[in-house]
Formats: sequence, structure tokens, C-alpha cells
Amino acid sequence: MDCSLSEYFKKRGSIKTIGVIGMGYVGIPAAALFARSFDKVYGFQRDSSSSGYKIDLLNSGKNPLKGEEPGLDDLIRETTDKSKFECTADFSKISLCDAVTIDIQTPFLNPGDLIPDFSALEEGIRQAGRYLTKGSLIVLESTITPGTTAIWAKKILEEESGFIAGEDFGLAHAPERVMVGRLLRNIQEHDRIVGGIDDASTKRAMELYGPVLTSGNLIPMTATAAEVTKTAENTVRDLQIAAANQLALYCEAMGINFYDVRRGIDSLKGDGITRAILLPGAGVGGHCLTKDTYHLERGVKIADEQSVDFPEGVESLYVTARHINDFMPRHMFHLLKKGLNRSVKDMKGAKVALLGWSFLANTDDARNTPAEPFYQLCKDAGAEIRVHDPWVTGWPGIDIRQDLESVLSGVDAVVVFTAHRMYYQLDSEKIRKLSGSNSCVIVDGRNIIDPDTYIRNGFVYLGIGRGDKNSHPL
Ligand SMILES: NC(=O)c1ccc[n+]([C@@H]2O[C@H](COP(=O)([O-])OP(=O)(O)OC[C@H]3O[C@@H](n4cnc5c(N)ncnc54)[C@H](O)[C@@H]3O)[C@@H](O)[C@H]2O)c1
Ligand SMILES: CC(=O)N[C@@H]1[C@@H](OP(=O)(O)OP(=O)(O)OC[C@H]2O[C@@H](n3ccc(=O)[nH]c3=O)[C@H](O)[C@@H]2O)O[C@H](CO)[C@@H](O)[C@@H]1O
Repeated sequence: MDCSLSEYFKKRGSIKTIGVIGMGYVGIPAAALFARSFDKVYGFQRDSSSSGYKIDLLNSGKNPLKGEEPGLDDLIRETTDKSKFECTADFSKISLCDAVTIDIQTPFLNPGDLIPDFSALEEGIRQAGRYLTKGSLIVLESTITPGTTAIWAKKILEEESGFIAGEDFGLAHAPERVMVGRLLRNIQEHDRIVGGIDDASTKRAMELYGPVLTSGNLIPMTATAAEVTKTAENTVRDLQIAAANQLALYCEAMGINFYDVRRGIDSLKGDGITRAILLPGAGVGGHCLTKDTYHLERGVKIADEQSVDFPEGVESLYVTARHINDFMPRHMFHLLKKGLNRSVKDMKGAKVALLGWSFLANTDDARNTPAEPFYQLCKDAGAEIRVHDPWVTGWPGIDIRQDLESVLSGVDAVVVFTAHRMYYQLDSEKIRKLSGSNSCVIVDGRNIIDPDTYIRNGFVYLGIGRGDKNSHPL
């Protein structure tokens, strides 16, 4: 009788060589941190036209990620210099690894039909299955539909390897809870959810993640519970943001200042009471909050259990929240239209400066940026729209400039979409001169400018949640 999985792990000894499949926002910092704590890390990256360049870049000690990532440049240089971190497209080296993590993108083709595009992930899992060895551990870190690890991934790995998960190799899910701009810090400081398909896999996965944690704790559970934790934590966050967005829309309609109401609500504290209201904004972007709700919804739909007991004909609260957040770029367009009407200008032919393309302040990550639907609405309405972003240097079909003055000169309207640090320094007098207009419109999607300063300088001001200012006297 072959030995049990725990015995395989024991015979193999402690984890020394690790493979990380997918050199992206998640895989690169994860691999670099593993390389600091373990003997050797192989970063597996397919040699694709869009990302193959990362292999040589990383092997030369350079960080392919733009934007501010404290500590990552040095850590990549340090670990590659010591040959502890090597990037490759040769997946056969997976056979040298004691543990392999998979950090491949998991977008939705079309959220409406809840069908994720797991094609890239499947290719990566098949590569892992092809070369994994007895007594190794496979960990899915990608954000996936609940049920994926223990059913779909397990089946593929067993098909490709001829081994049995839970007997010949370990299998777990350990979701990444990182945010661009704080990748290294999040991996080390956030508590780490670790969910194996069985106890032996969970324990082995804890051996893998323990050494990279500084203040974070390990939180063991089953693989499916780990998948639900990850998708639900982002679903709930998206719901909280939608609650703030809806309240902001109400405050605008009622002519009051959302931030007065927020301060008032926050004042109710103590005795375990919490009513934390997040911030309304021009929209919710990113790779995670825009899709994890649909992973959770799909998970409950495909679960073997009987269908969920839920009120008849009522849409999921979580999907409704997604619709509210996805509406915010259109609301920004409505505010712009209102402002141009007040300054007696047509949207058609209006020159509009869009400030901020990335979905998050001070990063270059523009995936699912809410600025894109807004941009399209303006274009479709005949406006001439110019985009500025200090971090995002390129985007398919969009001319993104880094020279703010050239974007602002001669404009009829300025629209703030991202709270980049430099936009807090915007000078109303300078913008008025650059625009050459005595009634330039300014729409603040991130509450970063002072309305009264701009109104005093002759601007037509509108801001999200600012019902007290959006119809100010001209
Ligand atoms: N970006 C974040 O801040 C973040 C945060 C939390 C969770 N996540 C999740 O982590 C996962 C990865 O996200 P990401 O942002 O790192 O994606 P990414 O697109 O930045 O990186 C994915 C990398 O995997 C590579 N890849 C794709 N298929 C491959 C294959 N078959 N073999 C080898 N490499 C392959 C791609 O070329 C790319 O370099 C996703 O599921 C995402 O939801 C991301
Ligand atoms: C890449 C990513 O997304 N990773 C996630 C991220 O989650 P996060 O919640 O930290 O990301 P947010 O900061 O929410 O940004 C999302 C969008 O929401 C808008 N927003 C935010 C707050 C608010 O009050 N009003 C808003 O409108 C904001 O502009 C932005 O477009 O990091 C976690 C680890 O920290 C990860 O685990 C998690 O996968």
C-alpha cells in the first residue's frame, strides 16, 4: 500500500524549492517573497506576446510592474542576484518543485452570464499536472469560483499527472488579498486564508505560507470555504461602496452634502455599534471587486446543494450593488452634461479633460477602469475628450498624456476620475487661465477639490455627493 500523503510530505522533508505560475501583479511579489525565505523559486511565465517580455526583464533583476510598489524593485534585484529567483517558460522545471502556486488571471468574459474565462488558468493547471511529482503541493492563489479547487482543478491535475489528489499530492486554495501599491506589505501583513482539500494539504500549505508572514496569521479551513471567503470579502466591500454611492446620489437629489451625513453617521460609536460608511466615487474598477461578486454568485448556482432559499423574484443584493457601482461613470456623464448646460455649452464639440485613467490613486493599474465607460459616453455624445494620467502611459485606442498643461489648454470642462496625489495640487486660477474659459466646468469624482475655491474662480462646479453645491449660483 503506498504511503499516505502526510508520509509523502514527511519523506520529502521541508519545502525548499517553489514554483509560481503567472508572473503578474500577484505572482511576482509572491515569488520574490518566497525566494527570500526558501532555497529556490522558479517563476513560470508563458512566453506570450503580451507578457513573455517579463521573463528576461525579471531575470535581469528588473520589475515589470509600473506604479509605486515599495520594496519590490530591491527584492527582485536581491533574489535574482543570488540566483534564488529565476523566471522561465520551461514548465518541466515544475518537477523540481516541492510546492507550486498558481497566480493566473481569472476574468469574466461577460459578467452578465456568469461565465468566467478560465482558459489561461486551465492551461496553467495542466502544465502543473504534467510535471508535478509525488509528495508535492499545488496551491491555487487565483480568485476562483467556489468549488473550483476541490472539483474542477482536482480533476485536471489528476488527469494530467495520473496521480490522486489527497493521496499522491496535496491540493489547496490560498487566495491573494493584495492591492496594487501595497503588494509586498499585503502578502506579509494580511492574515492568510489557507484551505486544503484535506487536513494534510492544509497543513503543508501552512508550512508554505508561514515563513513569508510578518504580522499576518494563518487561518486554516477547507478549500471551498477559502474560495467563498475570498470572493465574499470583495463582494461585501463592493456592497459597502454601493451603499455609499447610492446614499451620495440621494444626497445630491435632496440638495445636501453627503460628507455631512457621513460624518453624522460615523459619530454613532461604541457598544459594538458600527455603521462605517465608505466613500462614493466615479466608479469601482480593478481586477477584483468588479468580478468577485460574479464568482460568488456562480459558486452558489453550481453548488450540488439544493438551490438557495431566497425571496422569490428578488435580485441578489450583491448583483444590485454591482449595477449601482457600474452606474457611477454614467452619473459622472450626467453631471458633466448638467455643468455644460449651466455654462451654456453643448456636449457635442465640447473639449473635456479627463484626469485619471487608472482605477486607483497612484498606480498604473487601469484594469476595468470606470474612466473607460465615461470616455465612451462622452465620445458617443460628440465631445472631444483628452485623457491625462501620471502613471498609465498607454491604453489600447486611447491617447493618454502625461503633460497636464497640454490636456487642460482650451478645455470647456475638467473631470477628475482618479485621486492621484498630483491632482490635490490642482490650482483653480491656473486651470482657468489654461482653459481660457470664464465658465469652465469642473466635475469632482473623488472629492479632492474645494468647491468654494473653484466657484469663487468662476467655475461651474459639480461633485459626487455634493447636493449642497451642485446647483450653486453662477
Ligand atoms: N491584481 C491584484 O491586485 C489581485 C488581488 C487579489 C487577487 N488577484 C487575483 O490573482 C489572480 C492573478 O491576478 P493578477 O493581477 O496577478 O493577473 P495578471 O494578469 O497581472 O498576471 C497573470 C500572469 O499570468 C500569466 N499567465 C497566464 N496564463 C499563463 C499560463 N498558462 N502559464 C504561465 N503564465 C500564465 C500572464 O501572462 C500574466 O503574466 C487573479 O485571479 C486575480 O483575481 C489579483
Ligand atoms: C486589485 C484589487 O482590487 N484587490 C482588492 C483590493 O480590495 P480593496 O478594497 O483594497 O480595493 P479598493 O481600495 O476598494 O479599490 C477598488 C475600487 O473601489 C473604489 N472605492 C474604494 C473604496 C471606497 O470607499 N470607494 C470606492 O469607490 C476605488 O476607487 C477602486 O476603484 O485590495 C485587497 C487587499 O487590500 C484585495 O484583497 C482585493 O482583492
